[in-house]
Amino acid sequence: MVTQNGIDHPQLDALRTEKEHHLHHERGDVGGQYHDQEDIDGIRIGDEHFKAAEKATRRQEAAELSREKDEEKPAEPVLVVVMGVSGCGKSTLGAALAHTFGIPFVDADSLHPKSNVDKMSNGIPLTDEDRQPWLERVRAEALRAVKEQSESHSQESAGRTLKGIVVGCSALKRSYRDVLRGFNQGRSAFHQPNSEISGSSSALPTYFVHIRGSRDALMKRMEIRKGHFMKAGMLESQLQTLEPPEETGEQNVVTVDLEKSMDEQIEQAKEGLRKLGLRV
Ligand SMILES: Nc1ncnc2c1ncn2[C@@H]1O[C@H](COP(=O)(O)OP(=O)(O)O)[C@@H](O)[C@H]1O
Ligand SMILES: O=C(O)[C@H](O)[C@@H](O)[C@H](O)[C@H](O)COP(=O)(O)O
Repeated sequence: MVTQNGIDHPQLDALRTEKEHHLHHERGDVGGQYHDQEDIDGIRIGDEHFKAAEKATRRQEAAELSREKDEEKPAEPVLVVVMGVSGCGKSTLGAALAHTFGIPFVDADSLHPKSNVDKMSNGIPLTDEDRQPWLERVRAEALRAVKEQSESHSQESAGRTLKGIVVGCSALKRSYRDVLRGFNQGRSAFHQPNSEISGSSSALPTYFVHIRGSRDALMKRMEIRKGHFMKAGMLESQLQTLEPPEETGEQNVVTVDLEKSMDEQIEQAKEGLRKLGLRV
């Protein structure tokens, strides 16, 4: 093995061997003992191909070093929002993902003020004004839960691959998602959506897992579900309000198929989140 500054260089080793064979061959010396050290030194200094290989090896080493450093860094907490219209499976998949990641799950339904629940129970769709304080509360609750987690479970959470919280929330419009991302704080996000910001607030980076399916499949789900305040008749208004995040150019969005089994949905979500750089 060729070493440089005490470090093994398998790529260099292979290239030198290949180069030596080439020289031996040119000199009719194939298979014989190779003694001409000056030639080898000459190759090291002068051969562009060889220099490029050395550079590539050094780059590879630097990349490996930086990857190792990244892996040592404690993962920062994230907010994963499982979103979609009523009945798409947010509570089911959200709870399952949280369980898989070993982090808490909060169902945004439980954070609606009574007035919103009363409205929806009576078949009246919510307005932007109804939703704004609710969405702000969801974001605030996520921040509170993550802060509490980091203060009280620092040891317990140290070995987890993902830190943070999963929230199930319809998050139908882009402007609603911006509230969940922590954008536009202190002013109405609904009337001033910030189209230039498509990432996530650095305080708690936010990712969306959108459960997407056909109107028919959604209607079947809502009809099966018993005892929920949101009745199937509300699906139409939900679909009309929905701005699919896949169609708005937003970042940090993963799509999951509504008609897949829960295990398949978990895999789809994990694969998508991994592609976005999360360690799940
Ligand atoms: N992957 C799935 N496959 C089959 N049924 C599902 C799946 N996910 C959820 N469901 C069912 O669909 C209905 C709605 O799911 P739920 O999680 O309550 O949706 P949401 O929270 O979006 O309103 C429930 O009866 C639930 O058991
Ligand atoms: O923004 C809204 O109109 C509501 O949040 C709605 O989208 C949500 O779906 C209800 O809270 C019902 O709860 P389920 O989504 O669990 O049916």
